[in-house]
Amino acid sequence: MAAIHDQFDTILILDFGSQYSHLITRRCREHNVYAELMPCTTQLKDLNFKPKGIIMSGSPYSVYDKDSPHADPGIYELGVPILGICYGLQEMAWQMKGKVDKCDHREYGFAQVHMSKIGGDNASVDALFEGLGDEMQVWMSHGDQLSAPPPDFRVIGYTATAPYAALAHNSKPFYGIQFHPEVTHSPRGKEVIGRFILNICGCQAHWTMEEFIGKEIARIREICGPKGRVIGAVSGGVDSTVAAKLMHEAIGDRFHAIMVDNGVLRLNEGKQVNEMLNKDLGVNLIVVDASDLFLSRLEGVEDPEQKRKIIGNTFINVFEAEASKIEATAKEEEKKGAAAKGRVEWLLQGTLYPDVIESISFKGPSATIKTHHNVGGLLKDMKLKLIEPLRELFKDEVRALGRLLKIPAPLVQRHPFPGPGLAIRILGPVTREQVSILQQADSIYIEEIRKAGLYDQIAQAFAVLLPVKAVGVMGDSRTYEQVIALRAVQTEDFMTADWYVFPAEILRRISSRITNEVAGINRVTYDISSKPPATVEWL
Ligand SMILES: Nc1ncnc2c1ncn2[C@@H]1O[C@H](COP(=O)(O)OP(=O)(O)OP(=O)(O)O)[C@@H](O)[C@H]1O
Ligand SMILES: O=c1[nH]c(=O)c2[nH+]cn([C@@H]3O[C@H](COP(=O)(O)O)[C@@H](O)[C@H]3O)c2[nH]1
Ligand SMILES: NC(=O)CC[C@H](N)C(=O)O
Ligand SMILES: [Mg+2]
Repeated sequence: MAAIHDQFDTILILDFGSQYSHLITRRCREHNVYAELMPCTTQLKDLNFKPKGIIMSGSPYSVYDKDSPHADPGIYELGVPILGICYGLQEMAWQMKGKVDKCDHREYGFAQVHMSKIGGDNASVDALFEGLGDEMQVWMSHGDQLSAPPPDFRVIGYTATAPYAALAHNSKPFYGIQFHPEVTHSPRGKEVIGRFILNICGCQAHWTMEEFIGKEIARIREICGPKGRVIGAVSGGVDSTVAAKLMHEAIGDRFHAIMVDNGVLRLNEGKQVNEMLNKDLGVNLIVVDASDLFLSRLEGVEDPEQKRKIIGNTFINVFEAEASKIEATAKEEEKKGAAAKGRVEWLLQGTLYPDVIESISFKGPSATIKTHHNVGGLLKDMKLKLIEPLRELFKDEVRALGRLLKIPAPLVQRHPFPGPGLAIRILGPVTREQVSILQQADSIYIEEIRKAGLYDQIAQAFAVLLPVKAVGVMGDSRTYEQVIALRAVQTEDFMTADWYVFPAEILRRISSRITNEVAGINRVTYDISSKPPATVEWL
């Protein structure tokens, strides 16, 4: 079976734990070159492909510390170009007998790199900086630096405080830079990465979603064989819809999509998703109404983690039952003389690259802030094998893929909606009444955002129902009712987020519609917390 590395030139990024490691991957992909992040402790013997080039990331460690991470020295014998960034440079220098020490002045922020010209003023700058002029602004974040370069390296860039800000080997394609080209604060950094992967490594810029679709469809067909069937949980969210459409293109009706109505979906969501997938996209979708089961298990539960756990587990139960039903129906049909159908062998998951990145850290998992409900839990009990066509993609790549698969724009641009749904937006116990109040308020909020043409400027917007009551006055009478909080955020990757600044007029209209139209609400507030210290969802 053709692996992704056989189909696309691949840059291997060794992650030494920098908070910017994934950005290096992104910058490569923006040049249409496939790049993959792996832990810095990856041993060459365990690598099942040969990269066209290697980039070593930054790191919170210092190379000279006793327990600092180091790359397999075999990489220097692979015969491919290597670029070290910050710690990556220090690591390369350290492994090749240069000297790295704590610097007198740690450098954090902007710096000006001067590109050295070897052989006088008329000589050209190094290939890594070709066409970038004599100097450029970059962003630095380091407390160590080289005090002596390793033998056989020349200086190709320096700053006022770092005499060895950029190095190149005299005869091999090894490079190191002290600054961070992957962050947007280095305005020409993306070009530096481009010089390395395109000119120095000679990668072909083939990584486009157009290329990916054809290759991935062929790969799915090969994996599933002529008869194998696949089931998949589909929510109407971007990831699962794109994955479902791709499966449908690959194997048609042998793919069965299942949407679970867990009783905490948004207003009319089950109906809408059903129509969209069945009618608009031609995908074979079953909507299973399990709302009674979910709501009965959630009864009286206030604890956020408890809610997530109950919903995650119940998803699994419902899903397993549906998988058996599909098999049983096929058996019945066969008894009546229908052609034998293949087994349901595969489970489709909409895993994205950020989920994969989070789980590859060599430092072990970070603190659990909240347990995102996880369909991956299915694995333990089910004999189904996993199929994850989006595993290598970032969200914006998934959206581009969706557009190419002719999934309607409003669906591709849809804000994410968490699996545990409104249960984590109702701050107290979940009841049908509370769900109904929140559904109405949320629907008005989103409708007004769309009317104002702001939906696509906001990464995620939703309403939250608070378990407190406040006093109000309506029609000269006293009211004592619940409070709705509105949330809207802008973010690149949902790891950090900022609250969205609405025009006051829009907030006024939303507030007035919610208090007028939703019985049980007499007050609306707007959440002005960023992440961190808050999170996007309230629970
Ligand atoms: N109501 C549901 N019915 C069936 N599967 C669901 C449901 N809600 C979530 N899932 C499954 O859980 C997975 C993870 O949910 P998640 O919200 O992260 O992704 P998504 O809904 O596909 O996309 P988005 O992030 O845009 O909402 C989905 O891809 C889907 O497989
Ligand atoms: O599928 C999901 N299952 C979950 O349990 C879950 N919890 C949070 N989210 C979504 O993740 C993003 C970041 O949210 P937080 O800042 O609240 O962690 C936001 O987009 C949230 O909506 C979830 N998605
Ligand atoms: N950003 C980095 O890679 C920093 C590397 C090393 N920890 C230093 O302080 O110099
Ligand atoms: Mg979702």
